[in-house]
Amino acid sequence: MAKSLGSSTNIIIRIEIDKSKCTFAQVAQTIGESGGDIVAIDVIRSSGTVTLRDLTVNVFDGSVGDRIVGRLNQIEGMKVINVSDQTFLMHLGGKIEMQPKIPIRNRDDLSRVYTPGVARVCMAIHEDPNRAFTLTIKRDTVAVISDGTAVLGLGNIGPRAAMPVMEGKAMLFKQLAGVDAFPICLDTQDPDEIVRTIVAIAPGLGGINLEDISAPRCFDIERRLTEALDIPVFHDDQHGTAVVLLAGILNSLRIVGKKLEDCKVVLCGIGAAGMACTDILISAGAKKVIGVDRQGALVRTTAYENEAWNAYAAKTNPELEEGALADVIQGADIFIGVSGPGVLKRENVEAMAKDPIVFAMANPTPEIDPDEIEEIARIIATGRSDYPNQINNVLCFPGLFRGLLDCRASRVTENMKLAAAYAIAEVVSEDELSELYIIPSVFNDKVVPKVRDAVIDAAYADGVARRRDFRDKK
Ligand SMILES: NC(=O)C1=CN([C@@H]2O[C@H](COP(=O)(O)OP(=O)(O)OC[C@H]3O[C@@H](n4cnc5c(N)ncnc54)[C@H](O)[C@@H]3O)[C@@H](O)[C@H]2O)C=CC1
Ligand SMILES: CC(=O)C(=O)O
Ligand SMILES: [Mg+2]
Repeated sequence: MAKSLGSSTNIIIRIEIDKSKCTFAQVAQTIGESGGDIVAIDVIRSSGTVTLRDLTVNVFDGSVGDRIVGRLNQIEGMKVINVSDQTFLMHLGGKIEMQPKIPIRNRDDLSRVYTPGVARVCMAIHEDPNRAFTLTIKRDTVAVISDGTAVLGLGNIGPRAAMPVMEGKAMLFKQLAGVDAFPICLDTQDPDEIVRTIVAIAPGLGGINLEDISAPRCFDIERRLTEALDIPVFHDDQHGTAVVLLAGILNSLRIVGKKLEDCKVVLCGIGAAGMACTDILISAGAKKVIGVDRQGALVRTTAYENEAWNAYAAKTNPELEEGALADVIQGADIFIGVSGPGVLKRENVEAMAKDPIVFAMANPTPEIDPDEIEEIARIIATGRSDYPNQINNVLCFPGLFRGLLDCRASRVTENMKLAAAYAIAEVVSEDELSELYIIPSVFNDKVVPKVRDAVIDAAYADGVARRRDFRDKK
């Protein structure tokens, strides 16, 4: 049976059983029949007549948990005392905190880290602003900034609801690349105000990672910030996604023995991620990309209200194919989804060319359930960690920013993105490459250093690195 594409999680159900009225076997059977898997049992207390147990139960979405609890409460002699969800428990009080690097043990320390000693350091930076990179957190710090308008595939859920994603990105920055990241959610959706606010907080930062800001506003916001600031600005949903996508496509093509320039690529969802994925594919040699959004394929013979779509249509769909996804996917070699759940049907994949490559990357629910097309698609990738081939921008942003910070780059260049994509693809060796392993895992410790080094080389080649070249000393 195909597994549900909700978000799998463990819940802990504390139950009290009156042993004279019901058995644990009844409880286990009820949980199994309701769609839960018991993965652990802890006996908290047991007396002659009553036992108190914590059951850790894996469920594929919250509704299964509700069903289990409802049915358990119907068993005579059984009482559900409490239910907790491990995912929610991991979020209690937020997921990150700020820690000093050195303790303040005495007056002497105090007078150095704070006033009066700190004043000399302030003046040193005042006289030479570049020293902010060595004497403040600027060297290792970025901000992950969202306005909450396009959070994963959940839409415009606002700045408070966006915060858990931004905290998650901050954790990944630190754990994978030693980059400190402030998660910042702005209570404005006005591009002018967003730009003004970010420019105003930039002095203490070494880079800006824009996240989950909807298209087409994100294009203008990123461009204006790049012009205004002397630190790199990177919209992760555009370029991080594009970099990892290209890495996955390059390795998939090695398996099916096709060349990108010969492939028909159909890309669904022409928003932030879709635009950038198309651009990087074209930079890497793709000649025939067709973009599809809600109203069908984008063609240059139509005038769109969205200016970004007019520019998009001008550089794609060379044969002016029109119609819905089902029409234009005929004979396609590659499908890329950065749209929403359920957009792709099994029959669409059946209509693709031999050895279909399907990247259904919408989060948290992809464009098609991979189980539905397991036997007909040659290669399947999603954005999720519970299927093989996770195409997620987390493979890019930690190493990319580590490289940008280490060479004090002033901006992100096109060459950096291509170099990062090739670096990620190369982590998978010829021996390892297979339909189920086209992209390295997030936990593969070769990814961050390879991406970092590739970005640094590109930064020096493009003349945007401001630190004296240190590469020979590595
Ligand atoms: N796996 C990964 O690393 C990443 C995945 N994504 C996913 O890609 C999706 C889009 O993200 P963004 O580009 O940031 O959002 P966005 O809001 O900028 O763009 C989404 C586009 O998809 C279109 N769309 C939505 N439903 C559609 C449908 N049923 N048919 C055709 N077009 C449809 C929208 O009209 C819009 O143009 C989200 O689900 C997001 O989670 C985004 C970034 C990274
Ligand atoms: C992965 C990511 O950034 C997104 O789905 O928006
Ligand atoms: Mg995102």
